[in-house]
Amino acid sequence: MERDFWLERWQQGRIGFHQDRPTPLLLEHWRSLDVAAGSQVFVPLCGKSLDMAWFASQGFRVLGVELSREAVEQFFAEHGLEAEIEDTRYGRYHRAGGIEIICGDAFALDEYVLRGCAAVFDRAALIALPPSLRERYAHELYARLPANCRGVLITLEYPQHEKAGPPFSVPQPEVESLFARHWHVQVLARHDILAEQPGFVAEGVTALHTVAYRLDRR
Ligand SMILES: C[S@@+](CC[C@H](N)C(=O)[O-])C[C@H]1O[C@@H](n2cnc3c(N)ncnc32)[C@H](O)[C@@H]1O
Repeated sequence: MERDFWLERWQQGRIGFHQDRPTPLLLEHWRSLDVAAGSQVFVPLCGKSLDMAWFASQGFRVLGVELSREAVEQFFAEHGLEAEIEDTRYGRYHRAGGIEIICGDAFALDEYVLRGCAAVFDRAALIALPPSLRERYAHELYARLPANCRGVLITLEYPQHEKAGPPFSVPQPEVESLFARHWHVQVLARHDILAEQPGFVAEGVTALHTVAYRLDRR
């Protein structure tokens, strides 16, 4: 069900979540994590996010995972990159210019394929998932990231009864309970963004915040 929902959105070009620039909170906070240049950054549920191109431009390697073939192909085409392709047990691997994207299901990734990830960046990924999948995502996928991994997680918070997700509201207590077992969680920033999101206002949402967290693997 979930899978078909996303594949259809990409097929129909309904990708309002896609940003035409790197995420401002990423640019603001990444440096504070002190991730060594050359490290590999995991970008789960990556779409064709320009954050991946930004990481590459800063000297990081990227490992993305994305269900939609359209998204992956558009990413490489829009950056003028010709990807080497290999079929693996995780899905179809695309590699070019320091960026690797697996076209497959994030939940099928294991410790082995994630072993080189020193960092993780999560924007519109956790909050794209309904509650039951969020539990699996944090307790299974994030738990497979290696020791010393650190990252930035960006969420939205709004009264969930005012609008159906995705994106879902994932309040701070939920983030803390999802990640506490394997990660140290620290709020980096919280901003009121209702005025910048007329689409939410039009749907009747009365309060909207974005929150950036720093995550450190325990
Ligand atoms: C809201 S979009 C965000 C994309 C990207 N993070 C961004 O900031 O533009 C969520 C993405 O997750 C992908 N997705 C959903 N479930 C997935 C799964 N189980 N494995 C891999 N990708 C998935 C969808 O196809 C979609 O592109």
